[in-house]
Amino acid sequence: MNLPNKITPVTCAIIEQDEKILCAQRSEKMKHPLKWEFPGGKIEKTESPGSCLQREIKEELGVEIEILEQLPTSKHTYPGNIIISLLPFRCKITSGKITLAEHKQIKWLSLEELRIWIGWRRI
Ligand SMILES: Nc1nc2c([nH]c(=O)n2[C@H]2C[C@H](O)[C@@H](COP(=O)(O)OP(=O)(O)OP(=O)(O)O)O2)c(=O)[nH]1
Repeated sequence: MNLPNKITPVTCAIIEQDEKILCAQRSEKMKHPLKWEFPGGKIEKTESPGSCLQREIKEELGVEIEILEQLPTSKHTYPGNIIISLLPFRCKITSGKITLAEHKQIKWLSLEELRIWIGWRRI
């Protein structure tokens, strides 16, 4: 009998500042080491997507954010049939100074740089 796969909902922040977007590189110690991502994390049972994202960004980057807009959700399947549903939100930093608690480094990229970097022409 095939059981339905569990889908793990994950939020991520598209943080905008001075027409650039924050991208973060996962550290060697994290799962998916050295991969680049938009910071965020798994939604816990007791929280909404927005409060999850504010918590994760405070934990990971040490700043407070305001959520501006939710963007379309996408699904991705990792080896081992792990399915994540990624919920991106446009955000801006409202207070604090970025201090990396988990990531190896961050880069602020313009949309043009992001397009070239990921080789994706549709954004
Ligand atoms: N944060 C984030 N996660 C992403 C992105 N793209 C993507 O496939 N993922 C995946 C990687 C992980 O499998 C999952 C997020 O897991 P995580 O390890 O960052 O979440 P978490 O902080 O809640 O972790 P933990 O409780 O398991 O330690 O979503 C992205 O752009 N940002």
